[in-house]
Amino acid sequence: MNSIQPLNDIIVSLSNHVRQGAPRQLLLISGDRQWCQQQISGLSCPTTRILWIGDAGVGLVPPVQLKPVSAKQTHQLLGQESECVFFDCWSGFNPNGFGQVAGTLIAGGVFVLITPPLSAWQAFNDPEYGHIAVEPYGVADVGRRFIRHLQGCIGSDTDLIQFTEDNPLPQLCRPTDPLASSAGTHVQPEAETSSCSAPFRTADQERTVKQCLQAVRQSRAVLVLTADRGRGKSAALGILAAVLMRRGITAPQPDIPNTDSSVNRDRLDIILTAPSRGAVQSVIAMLERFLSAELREHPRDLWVYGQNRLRFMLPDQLSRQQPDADLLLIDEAAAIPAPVLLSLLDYRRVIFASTLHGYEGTGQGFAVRFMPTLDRRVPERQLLSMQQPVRWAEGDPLERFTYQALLLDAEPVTLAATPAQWEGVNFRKLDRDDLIADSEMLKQLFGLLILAHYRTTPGDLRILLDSPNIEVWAGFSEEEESKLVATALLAYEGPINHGLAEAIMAGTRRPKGQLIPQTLLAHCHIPEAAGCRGLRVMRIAVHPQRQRRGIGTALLQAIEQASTDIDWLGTSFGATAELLSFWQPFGFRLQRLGYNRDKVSGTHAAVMLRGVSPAGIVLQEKGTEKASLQLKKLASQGTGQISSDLLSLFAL
Ligand SMILES: CC(=O)SCCNC(=O)CCNC(=O)[C@H](O)C(C)(C)COP(=O)(O)OP(=O)(O)OC[C@H]1O[C@@H](n2cnc3c(N)ncnc32)[C@H](O)[C@@H]1OP(=O)(O)O
Ligand SMILES: Nc1ncnc2c1ncn2[C@@H]1O[C@H](COP(=O)(O)OP(=O)(O)OP(=O)(O)O)[C@@H](O)[C@H]1O
Repeated sequence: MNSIQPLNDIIVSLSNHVRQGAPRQLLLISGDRQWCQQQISGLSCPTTRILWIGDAGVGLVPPVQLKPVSAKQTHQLLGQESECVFFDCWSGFNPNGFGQVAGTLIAGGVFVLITPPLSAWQAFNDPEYGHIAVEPYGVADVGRRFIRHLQGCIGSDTDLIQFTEDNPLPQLCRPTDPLASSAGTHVQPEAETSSCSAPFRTADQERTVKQCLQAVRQSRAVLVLTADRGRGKSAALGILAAVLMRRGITAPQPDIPNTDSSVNRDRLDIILTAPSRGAVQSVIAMLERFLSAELREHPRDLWVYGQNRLRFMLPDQLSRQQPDADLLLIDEAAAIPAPVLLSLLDYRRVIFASTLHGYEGTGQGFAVRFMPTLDRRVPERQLLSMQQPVRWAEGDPLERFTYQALLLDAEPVTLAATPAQWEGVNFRKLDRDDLIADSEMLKQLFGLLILAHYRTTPGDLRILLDSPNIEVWAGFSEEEESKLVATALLAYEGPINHGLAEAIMAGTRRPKGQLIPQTLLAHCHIPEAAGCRGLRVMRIAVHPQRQRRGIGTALLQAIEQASTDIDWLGTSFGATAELLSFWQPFGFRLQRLGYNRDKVSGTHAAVMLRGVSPAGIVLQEKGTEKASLQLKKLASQGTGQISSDLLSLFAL
């Protein structure tokens, strides 16, 4: 059987069908390895904007014209556009990579997911398992629940096109209109979505930039711009910056930036920040596009136009140095911790831009942790939002699938108005097979974790479901058993065999996982750490409507009581006064304080332990002694590397 031709037809027809407003299709090619390889080997790849995501040598061999990009490197593709993506699951299904690369596909494009036969996918030894299994577990111990979840998403998606040995590509491949007719989705004519003037992609984007231009003419302006992914919010910041660099901040602004090149006389300083330099690629691309040759790029992330300047800085550096600026643009604000964002409010003009449901960080956490304080401190702040996607149509089939597969829109359930007094909470360890079967509960739980930690990614969902050393605990409201009020993600760590422990102490090996035993062995030089077994609280979260009612503490108590086979309970987190006043009263003591500040949160990682068996108590005491020496040394050095305020918070 020769199926190469139909696939070729799809790719060829792309040039005709890639256009604004057309749906993006998800095409599933599933079959045994040889058959899958056959389908793609003869592709002619007529467009250059095709991405092959996979690892050569591990997965399938891509057509010669395509250079494979590993799913772990897809962050480098952020801001790029593609017309066709091949995602080779024979190389492994990396959830973060899937989410990132799906966002590059433009309207009318095809996302080709190549998998083993669906019925055999769970039995397939996914190369990702090697990253999920931590010492001493092997890949055979890794769960298959995430793949089961994907199978469920595929099975229930009526827009998805399946291509298998038994189910060849039928009408789809007609070169005349293969994509539009296949999905049963309406292809919008371009005019419907482009009722806006250049350089804007959508009317939404045009309106937003104009609103920002108007607001920043005032001497004080705080704006919050929210949107789902791919609504053109980063580009909007770039267009805004281009207009302002061309004309200055107080001059009346015209509608579009490229009609008048008069440069303002006063120097304008703009600072742009985001969790990483890669996250602002769209902003810089717009700046370069609209200021073109007259824009000069200097080393160290500085762009100059006339005498106006835009500088990129990472959040922690910015929050510490607070250099003068006329305007601060913060992109991907949800992936920056709330205290850092709040420290930037002293800038007189600030625009916070945030993705609502991203692959990293979350607008929901932003809404719960940052917005209430912002509302109190700056009641006059303006809220802007963008709905229209720039790269694809609303209701896009691939966007819907991505949301379901990666739980991008997971949110905790809304609870009844905060009760005046203690309401009972039942705590228990969850069976992860039950969890995957109850998608509502899984969404509540993952939503709570996303909301509680700014760095939760879809990759954490796979680890939560499948990692062999993980336990998931939950607290349910006694009144309504279906309502989740707290959760904790725990990892078993230790014991570590003698040979490995020696290698860790000597600094020659650094196995995956085992964070606390490795810290105690490698940094604190406590050999006894190898013989102990403990439970590290990787993450704990209490529903925002129920915090400060003793629920977090009660959850820790329940975990400790049920875990009779451990020597210690441990944790590692970015140290803040608030979190220390949660962990320390429960008996957790510092073992090691990280020297490096996190570039985004500005915090130092604190590893803490509470011994629960006699051996664990001895271990905790030894670690505390070492930590005490470390703190004394840091205090005497007085380098300011770690603030004395932080050092004074630790009870040893
Ligand atoms: C490894 C990690 O996961 S670290 C990250 C922890 N998780 C988060 O930061 C997510 C957001 N926060 C939360 O989910 C919760 O606030 C938790 C898990 C930190 C604490 O759970 P809660 O149920 O709110 O804590 P609980 O009511 O048991 O608090 C016990 C004591 O801790 C201290 N404490 C807890 N939260 C805070 C806070 N935000 N600020 C100051 N002290 C606090 C207080 O001393 C409190 O006693 P008090 O209320 O009588 O003064
Ligand atoms: N006005 C525009 N002109 C040209 N290209 C644009 C314009 N607006 C958006 N784009 C392009 O569309 C893509 C998506 O835009 P952008 O990155 O700004 O979206 P976003 O809402 O910030 O999404 P994400 O959250 O995925 O970063 C980018 O490749 C960007 O360069």
